[in-house]
Amino acid sequence: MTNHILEVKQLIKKYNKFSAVKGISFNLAKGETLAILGPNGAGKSTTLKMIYATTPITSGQVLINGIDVAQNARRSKWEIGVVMQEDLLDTTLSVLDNMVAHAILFDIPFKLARKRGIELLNFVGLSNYWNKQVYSLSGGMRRRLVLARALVNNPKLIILDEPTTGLDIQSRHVFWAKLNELKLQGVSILLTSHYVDEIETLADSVLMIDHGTIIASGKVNTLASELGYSNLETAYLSLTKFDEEAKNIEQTRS
Ligand SMILES: Nc1ncnc2c1ncn2[C@@H]1O[C@H](COP(=O)(O)OP(=O)(O)OP(=O)(O)O)[C@@H](O)[C@H]1O
Repeated sequence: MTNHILEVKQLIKKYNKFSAVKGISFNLAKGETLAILGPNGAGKSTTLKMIYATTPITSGQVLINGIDVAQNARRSKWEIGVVMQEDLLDTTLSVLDNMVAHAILFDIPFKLARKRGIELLNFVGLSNYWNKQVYSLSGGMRRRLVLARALVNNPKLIILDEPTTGLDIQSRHVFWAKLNELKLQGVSILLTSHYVDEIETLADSVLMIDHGTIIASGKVNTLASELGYSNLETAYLSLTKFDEEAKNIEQTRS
């Protein structure tokens, strides 16, 4: 029995001749939170999409709780909850009906789906909105609804792609509080983020990627000092060669 909820081995993704992900390997221990940090186009979403089996793996292997995603995508999806960048909510349905519609994908009977839906809306602070149309929700509420929806199959691992991008600071804090509650319940979390403060708030470990490869990885609390930097943001900017990019921008302007 593995202690890892997620094992990623030599993962490669090619879009025709372009290599978006170039041999990434990492593990996520049960109950831990791992954040993937990287600039636009680094390959974060592509990596997640291979893990949650919405894009084919070119080569390499992903095991979720020991289940090979390429061999058994449907079975592996029962182990996970996914919060994608796009909401993919049905705006013609009520908040609760969005929950029920998702639960039915996991063969959860209608009555149980409603019960579980109401419990989860309560968990994310949306119990007063169960019969409202989705379009009436704020951006922060929609994100919390998507989180609640991702929990409907009681997943052991939640995967979130830039979960708080575009939210105001209050909504981000509310969202983080919910993720921290899930962590306390023992749920494992894999997320991507552009925000170092989000990673410092939520994650135990961080994987920095750029141009489809891992450029640094370690514990959030110690990685910067191990690499000789004062903090994570400075380390990240230096490792992604931000200084050179800044110089290029200055040269283009002058
Ligand atoms: N369907 C696709 N076909 C061709 N190229 C793609 C496709 N999807 C992504 N790419 C390319 O693969 C690279 C990695 O994209 P990806 O979306 O994984 O980056 P990302 O790190 O998630 O970026 P962002 O932070 O902007 O979301 C980019 O160069 C992107 O243009």
